[in-house]
Amino acid sequence: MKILIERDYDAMSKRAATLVAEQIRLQPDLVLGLATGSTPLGMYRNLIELVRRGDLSFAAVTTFNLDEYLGLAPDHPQSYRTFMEEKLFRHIDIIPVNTRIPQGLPDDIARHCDDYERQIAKHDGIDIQVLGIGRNGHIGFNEPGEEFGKLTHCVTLSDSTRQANARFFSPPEEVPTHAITMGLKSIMNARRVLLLASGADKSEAVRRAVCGDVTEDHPASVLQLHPNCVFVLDDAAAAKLPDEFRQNKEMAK
Ligand SMILES: N[C@@H]1[C@@H](O)[C@H](O)[C@@H](COP(=O)(O)O)O[C@@H]1O
Repeated sequence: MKILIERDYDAMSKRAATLVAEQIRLQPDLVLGLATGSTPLGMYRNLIELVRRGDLSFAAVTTFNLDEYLGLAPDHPQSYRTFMEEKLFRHIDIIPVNTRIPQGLPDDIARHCDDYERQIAKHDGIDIQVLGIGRNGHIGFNEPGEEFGKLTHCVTLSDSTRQANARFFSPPEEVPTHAITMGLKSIMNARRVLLLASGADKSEAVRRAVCGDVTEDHPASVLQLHPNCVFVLDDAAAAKLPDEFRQNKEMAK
């Protein structure tokens, strides 16, 4: 695991965008796993700016998003499809059909989950998976207690996750109760994982992910077992890491 610590959210976002952009330049047909939430927004803004300046192209990139709320149509204002269109896709030169997100209203949920994994496999897997982290250690929508061995599947959202996301819904009770998410195994199958975290309220989740026990009670802790995982943090999110993890250098674990 590699830990990169930047002074604040903007610097963290820029660093993460640089890592992704460098890889796309090396491998223009990169398969990129994407996340929603507020954390990656700064990285998306930086990527958009690179495209706008002609320094980066997504023309051959394929993306797979981690998750989608069940019960929301793609054009629902709070769907993750809408989020991704507004925050990234419509501002870059990606080919729309190359942007994949689980469906919120699939005919057959189990079949759709299997199809999603098949699509990923057809693209020879995900090269870089971008992740945020929930305060309870969730990644994607894999809540505490999720089995490490699962691929894309349907989940029940925890109360804390629903509350954290309630700010986007009006009335807040409209936060969906279920979602489709890539599983922890799907995430671990990615060749490289880039986890972004910012702010003091993520510092405990980050600490447990980096140096706590590897346990299904803290889903992000599974990343300790990933052979190529980078945490890009700001100072506040890194604040609870012991000194040996806070040196902005590669760490062998
Ligand atoms: N499904 C998303 C996660 O992918 C995201 O990592 C998490 C944290 O969001 P934020 O970055 O806004 O703190 O929120 C949601 O639950």
